Amino acid sequence: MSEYSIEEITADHLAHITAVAQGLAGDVRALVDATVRTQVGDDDVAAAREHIAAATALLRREQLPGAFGIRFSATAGKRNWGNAMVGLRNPVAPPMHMSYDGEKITGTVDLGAAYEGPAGLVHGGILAALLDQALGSAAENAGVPGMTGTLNVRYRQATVLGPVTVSAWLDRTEGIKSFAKGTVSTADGVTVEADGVFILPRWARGQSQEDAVRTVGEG
Ligand SMILES: CCCCCCCC(=O)SCCNC(=O)CCNC(=O)[C@H](O)C(C)(C)COP(=O)(O)OP(=O)(O)OC[C@H]1O[C@@H](n2cnc3c(N)ncnc32)[C@H](O)[C@@H]1OP(=O)(O)O
Repeated sequence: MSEYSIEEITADHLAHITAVAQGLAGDVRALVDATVRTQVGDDDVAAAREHIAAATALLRREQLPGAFGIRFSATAGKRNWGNAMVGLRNPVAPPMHMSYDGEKITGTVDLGAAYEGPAGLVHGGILAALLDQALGSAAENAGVPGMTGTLNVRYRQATVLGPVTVSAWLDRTEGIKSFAKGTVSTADGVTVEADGVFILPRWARGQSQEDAVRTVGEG
C-alpha cells in the first residue's frame, strides 16, 4: 500500500517550502547537467567534488527516515514532491509539468543531456516512465485510479532531446480496470504511443473513492 499522510500547513508556509524545494532541486538538476557535459580538467573536477561532498553532508544533517511519500492538506492539496517524474523537490524528475483540461492531461518537459539514450535522442525508458505517469494521472484525474498493471509502448520515431509534450486520457473503464492512452510529441510530430491498464488493487477495493485516490492515486 502506498504511503501517504495528512499534514496541515498554512498557505504562507506552503509558498515558502515550495520555493525552497524548487530552488534546491533546480540547483541539483543543473549540477547533473553540468556533470554530464563538463570538459574541465582533473583539478577542477576534484575541487568540484569537495564542494559537492560538503553540500551533501550539510543536507544529510537532518533527513527523512525514508521517501517523501505523498502528503495531503486542506490548504495545499496533494504534494507528491518525491515523485520521480513530476516531484518538485526531486532533481531526478525532469520535471514534467502537468496541466488538466477536463479528462485530458498535458505534460510538458524539457529533456536535456541527462536523459539521453541513443546519441542525441531521449532514452526509451524515460519516455515510458513519463507516459506511465501521465496515463496513471489521467485515470486518477477521472476518479478511477489504479496501479499500472500493463503498459504498452510503441516507439514510432526517435525523440530528439529537447522539449516534448506528453498527452494522456482515459479511454474506458471495465470494473476495477481503467484503460488509458497517450502520446509523446515533439516538433517532429508524434514519436511514441502508449496504452495501459491501471488496476485498483485488491487492498483498495473496499475504500471510498476519495481514499482510493489518496492511497492508490499518485500523480
Ligand atoms: C496513479 C497516478 C500516476 C502513477 C504513475 C506511476 C504508476 C506506477 O508506476 S504504479 C507502480 C508500478 N505498478 C505496480 O507496482 C503494480 C504491481 N502489481 C500489483 O500491485 C498488482 O499485480 C495489481 C494491482 C496490478 C493487480 O493485482 P490484484 O489487485 O491482486 O488484481 P487481481 O484481483 O489478481 O486481478 C484483477 C484483474 O486485473 C487483471 N490483472 C492483474 N494483473 C494484471 C496486469 N499486470 N496487467 C493486466 N491485467 C492484470 C486480472 O486478470 C483481473 O482481471 P479480471 O477481473 O478480468 O479477471
